[in-house]
Amino acid sequence: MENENKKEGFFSKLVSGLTKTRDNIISGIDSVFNGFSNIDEEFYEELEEILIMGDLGVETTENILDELKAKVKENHIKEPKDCKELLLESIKNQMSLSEDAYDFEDKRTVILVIGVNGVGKTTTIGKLSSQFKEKGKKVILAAADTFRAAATEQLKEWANRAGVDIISGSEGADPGSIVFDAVAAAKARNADILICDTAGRLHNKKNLMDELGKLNKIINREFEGVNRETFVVLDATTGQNALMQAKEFNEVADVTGVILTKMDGTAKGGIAIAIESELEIPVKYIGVGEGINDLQRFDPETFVSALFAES
Ligand SMILES: Nc1nc2c(ncn2[C@@H]2O[C@H](COP(=O)(O)OP(=O)(O)OP(=O)(O)O)[C@@H](O)[C@H]2O)c(=O)[nH]1
Repeated sequence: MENENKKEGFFSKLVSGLTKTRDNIISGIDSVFNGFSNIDEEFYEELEEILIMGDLGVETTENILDELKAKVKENHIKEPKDCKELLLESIKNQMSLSEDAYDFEDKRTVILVIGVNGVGKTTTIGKLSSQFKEKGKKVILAAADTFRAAATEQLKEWANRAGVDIISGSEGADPGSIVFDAVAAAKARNADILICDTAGRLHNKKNLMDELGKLNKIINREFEGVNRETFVVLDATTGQNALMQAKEFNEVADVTGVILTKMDGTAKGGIAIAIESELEIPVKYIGVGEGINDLQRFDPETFVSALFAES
């Protein structure tokens, strides 16, 4: 029962968080379905425009419509209302999360978190720590974003709130030495998950590569055999810009997952579909608010259902 309630609360939170995205995409789709009595080129063109405007991106939209057209033909469908389900199917099919996307949660893992300023990196690390802790994991944070003065203080507050340990240094300290200390602490305290906040930003790809290279080297040397993840945090409200950032980060780092923040209150939530489809990087979590519990696992099926849910 409690689980059911939790599940329901989780879904309604997602539905309400996606209100603007839904208004942006779904009301447009509905008006196309209501405005056309035949499936013709113009019908597809209108759909195309709505999906692109909904931040799904040109490539993803083309894939969706190609699949839809093929299914319409195959099933001899003539009326728009009979192909709406097929459209939802095609959208879902653009996203696929591998079965093992969350296996790392049950392994001894080091997570590097990268992302440009202000996307919600620190908040997300706080939320993740709290979730892992609730699942009974021992979590340690490494405050290796020593570049920005307040970053360590902010992360300490989140560590406090989540009730997890944090390893930090003074402002301007070498991030490598903090990660080194954090790995030693993780081993000594038998931690399950070590999350490293990094200053991994994009203004200079070479610098970013060098920085990540150094941290990776330390972790690989000091923490042999540990499972590794690199998450890019992106701000969903920036739409196509978030997609660009994901592409660029993916060029310089071995990105294993995307976390999309601020999905609540944005009309650009369709970007989650574009990231999965175009880059084939799994969106692993989405942020749906500023609170510690406002982070959800991203499930394409649930996402599309929430997007099309009656509210
Ligand atoms: N509405 C909403 N706000 C969020 C979410 N995630 C983060 N924020 C807010 O975004 C703002 C920036 O978050 P931070 O965590 O400070 O961002 P950051 O990327 O760590 O910033 P730097 O440390 O400057 O790089 C804060 O006001 C957060 O409360 C979310 O999922 N939804």
